[in-house]
Amino acid sequence: IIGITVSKDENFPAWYQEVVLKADMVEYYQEISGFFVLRPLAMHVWNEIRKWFTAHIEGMGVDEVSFPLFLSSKSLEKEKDHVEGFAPELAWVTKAGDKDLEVPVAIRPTSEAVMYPYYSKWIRSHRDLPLRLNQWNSVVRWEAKQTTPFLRTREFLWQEGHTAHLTEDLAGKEVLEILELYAGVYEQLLALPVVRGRKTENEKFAGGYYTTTVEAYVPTNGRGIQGGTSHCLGQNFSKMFDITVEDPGNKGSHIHVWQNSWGLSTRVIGVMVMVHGDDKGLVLPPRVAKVQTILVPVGINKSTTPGDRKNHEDQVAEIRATLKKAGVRAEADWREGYTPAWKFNDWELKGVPLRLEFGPKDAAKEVVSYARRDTGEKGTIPIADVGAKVTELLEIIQKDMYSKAETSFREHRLKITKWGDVLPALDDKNVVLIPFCLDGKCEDRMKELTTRVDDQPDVPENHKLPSMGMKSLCIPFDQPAGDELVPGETACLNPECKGKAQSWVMFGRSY
Ligand SMILES: O=C(C[C@H]1NCCC[C@H]1O)Cn1cnc2c(c1=O)CCCC2
Ligand SMILES: [Mg+2]
Repeated sequence: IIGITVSKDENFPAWYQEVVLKADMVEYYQEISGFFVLRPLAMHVWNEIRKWFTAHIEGMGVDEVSFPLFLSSKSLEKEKDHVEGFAPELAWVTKAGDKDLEVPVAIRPTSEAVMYPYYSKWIRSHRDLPLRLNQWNSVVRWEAKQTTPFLRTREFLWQEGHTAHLTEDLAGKEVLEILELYAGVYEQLLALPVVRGRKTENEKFAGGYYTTTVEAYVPTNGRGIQGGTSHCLGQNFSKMFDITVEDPGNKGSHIHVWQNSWGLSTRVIGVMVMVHGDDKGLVLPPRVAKVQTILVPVGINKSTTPGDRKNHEDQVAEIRATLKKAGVRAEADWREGYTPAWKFNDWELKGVPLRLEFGPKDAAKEVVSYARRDTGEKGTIPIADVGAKVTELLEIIQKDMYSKAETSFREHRLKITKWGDVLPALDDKNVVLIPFCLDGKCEDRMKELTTRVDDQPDVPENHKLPSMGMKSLCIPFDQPAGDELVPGETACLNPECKGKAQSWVMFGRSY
């Protein structure tokens, strides 16, 4: 059996790597480390997301564009103050053929510096606002850290939206609209719950004004993971790139436009694998599964007469046609030389949400047998109802997967009012909501205070608790109820901090 050889709880990183490889989602690019091949199963998920997101932003008046892959050091210079921290991640082209380039060019790690000189050229009057452009592309960031498929790769697919507005309010409104769409990608398509909030000063995009984020949760190790970001850039970039309009209310004077930028990447696929997968492999939410239902013929063997075999094939083909007509992505597995049991394992490994078995016994009862991938529940469906029942079953699976993940996240998001409870909570795979003063130095200190120093000498490698300290994940828009925190009065939870708490902030060990 080609199944998964390591259990998810035993060794999560090894489990994850095996699942994405054996489920045919991805291939390591042997030639250069840190790069991966995205195969049809993964691309189907990305394309479902792209279709859904595109339909929504088109409705908002966002246009699609395609800017060049390369940027010059000159335009990079303009945003040097916040890029210098990222400089080690830039990949440069220095030669063409056997000739050195006069001026080396960088491969885009993101496209602000590529796009904004043209924003400056195109945006003259307030009538040119709002300008709303998005591009689907790939970017390169030469990560120094260990890479892993989808979650941290040196090249990744994403969309990057870049918009310009006349006022802070107009920009701010869009920031939240886009963030809500990112939450929708997770909650509607990937069956994943997210917490919406704002990043602290430490965690926001340094070049921006403020960052909003959707944060997901990985139950297996209790870590938070950033799922998508929608930034208000304020006027920072319009000042760097001289993007102004004449003030409609005051002829002769100019306003620097207010900008947003927002991005969602193929990291979302990694989050989906980590949260939903199990020891048999992938578990795909039906909305994004390439194959939603697999029909496996059973009960046919060497003694089956050709007539019965033909009859059986026709019946399976008819069931499949009915499912296709009902809008279900259904396939039939006619591979010879493999037992039904082998086929069941293979499709479970690939995460197909629903399996249908059909053999002479089922035919005699005019039913088809089903098995859900998420719960393993089995049952039968009258052939006459197969179109409607399978559609309904797939919706139930989608909802159940979401609510299972939502319950798990909610139960592991603990409100903490005593500093001594923080580390035990983190070690018990929780993220925490704590009263926090919002000061960056205080946040740094809490990271240090929660970094495990002993490396647990007598604990086997894959059972060691993560040792990294907790980072702030976001300031949730939905602040927890309860009067334990009176902003400006309640003490910040950091025992060394003299400051007053401003809000509940979600902290956790994170990716
Ligand atoms: O990319 C962004 C901001 C923004 N870019 C567009 C999409 C949304 C959002 O990610 C932040 N950022 C992250 N990483 C890097 C850079 C960088 O600006 C620039 C240098 C290389 C690494
Ligand atoms: Mg980075």
